[in-house]
Amino acid sequence: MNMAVDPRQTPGTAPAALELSGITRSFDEGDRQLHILRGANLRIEPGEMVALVAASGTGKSTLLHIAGLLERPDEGDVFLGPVNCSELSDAERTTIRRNDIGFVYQFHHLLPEFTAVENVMMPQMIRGLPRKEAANRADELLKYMRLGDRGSHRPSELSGGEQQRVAVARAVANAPRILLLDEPTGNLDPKTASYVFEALSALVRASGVATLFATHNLELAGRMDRAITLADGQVKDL
Ligand SMILES: Nc1ncnc2c1ncn2[C@@H]1O[C@H](COP(=O)(O)OP(=O)(O)OP(=O)(O)O)[C@@H](O)[C@H]1O
Repeated sequence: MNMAVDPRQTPGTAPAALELSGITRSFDEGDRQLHILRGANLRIEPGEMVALVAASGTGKSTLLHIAGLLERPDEGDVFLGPVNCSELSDAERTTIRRNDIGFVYQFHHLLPEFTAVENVMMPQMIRGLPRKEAANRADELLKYMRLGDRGSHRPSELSGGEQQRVAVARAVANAPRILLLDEPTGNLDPKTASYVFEALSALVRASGVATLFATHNLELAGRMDRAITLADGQVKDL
């Protein structure tokens, strides 16, 4: 694979887990253009947990889609570690997305016909891990998410908070470099949201994965390392 290493990065300085540089993104709305991102920059270090708190429609999902290589920006670069993903083909980006990026959305998107353990095994098996190894890691991750006794349950047999904890375990199953969460607790009551967050942050701390967590929940944002917002198409500290 042609891993385009960025020549601009200073030798000797560790690369960020995720770096967005000069990201612009506009959408056509009728006969006018919506300039959602206007040269946004963001750097997240390995192990850092960053809250993204911004008003509806300011471009949080757009930013997460670009960071997660689901969309390309109009301009700007996305680095994951030392790799400039903007210079890669779609196939190479898909491989990185599968192996190095974990996603959790507001709705869990678990496969309904599979058990919790099987859902957590799935990304590992797609990556080529032997079944036994994938099962052992899935068990371990579910235990970590305090779901040790729920492994054989299907999503419909789990509560909303349990489903989201399985979704978190699945997202980190391949030990990604970055974890991207788009309102993962948005559908949960405050107490359940707090519990899911606690389990998630313990896992994040133990694994050292970098995390970008979009939320409207200021209490949760306050428990992360720092919070950022989007204003005028730019990333600003909150
Ligand atoms: N594919 C698209 N085509 C046209 N407009 C789009 C597209 N994607 C997003 N937009 C517009 O860009 C703006 C930002 O959308 P985005 O989903 O990123 O916002 P958000 O901050 O995540 O909002 P919310 O908190 O409500 O989920 C919105 O005005 C949206 O309508």
